[in-house]
Amino acid sequence: MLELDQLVMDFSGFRAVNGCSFNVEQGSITALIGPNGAGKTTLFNLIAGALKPTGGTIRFLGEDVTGASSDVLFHKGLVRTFQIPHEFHRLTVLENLMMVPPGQPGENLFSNWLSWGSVKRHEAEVERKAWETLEFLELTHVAGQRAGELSGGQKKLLELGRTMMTDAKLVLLDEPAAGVNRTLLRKLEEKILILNRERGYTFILIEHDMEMIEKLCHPVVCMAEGRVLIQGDFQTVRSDARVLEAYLGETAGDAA
Ligand SMILES: Nc1ncnc2c1ncn2[C@@H]1O[C@H](COP(=O)(O)OP(=O)(O)OP(=O)(O)O)[C@@H](O)[C@H]1O
Repeated sequence: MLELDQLVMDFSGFRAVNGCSFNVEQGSITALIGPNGAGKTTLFNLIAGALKPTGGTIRFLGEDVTGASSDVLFHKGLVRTFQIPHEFHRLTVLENLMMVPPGQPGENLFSNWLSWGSVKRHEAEVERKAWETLEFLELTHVAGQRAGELSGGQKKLLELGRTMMTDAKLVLLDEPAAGVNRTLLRKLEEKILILNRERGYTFILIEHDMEMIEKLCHPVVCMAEGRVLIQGDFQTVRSDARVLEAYLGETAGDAA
């Protein structure tokens, strides 16, 4: 589904991503792990179109999308969750879902805006979909609450919900477990799994929570110093000496 080939990203002389290559299979949940400064966020920015790579290529669904903007990628079904924008904090949870840009991936953005009747139909469809999303995420009880008043975990669920409003194919999740209490974390994991298994979403997660990674992710890709160190199943990656060294700054023998 996604093919990264020798990606490079330089920031005024500093090479943050240094020849990264790996593939993401359709239907997988891939974890991107690595110590601080490994280049994970920069790689996400490249995949999501927020940065243009200095070198290398990105192919999505067989098409070369290297350097394509996040807007173009969004309409192809490649979506990254972002924190709810500050100015959306005063809007209700339902409104936050309904504010997701109109147009589904692959659709003509303006096809729904030809007549007043179609505008109303479109609005009704968006609202129906927003309620369906709230039900799926078990957030109907906070539909009328301001987004800024939600708990950290509820905000993460809402971010996932905003992604669901787009019928995304490949979703990039940036540290979904960060700041989420254990109970909501279980719910978030369960929803990600359902979206993956039953609705066909493919995910890439940057995550530090090893429990979540073990439960959800295959494969696990570990980066260090801008490169892919190793990829494979959770157990293989976790017990690899190079990974321990990268995280601990010492050899596996020293760490034991
Ligand atoms: N815009 C930028 N300008 C200059 N250097 C940058 C820029 N963005 C990232 N870097 C550098 O690139 C390296 C990789 O950063 P990146 O944020 O991608 O790492 P990360 O793996 O996501 O780390 P963390 O887990 O701490 O978030 C770091 O050394 C960082 O300082």
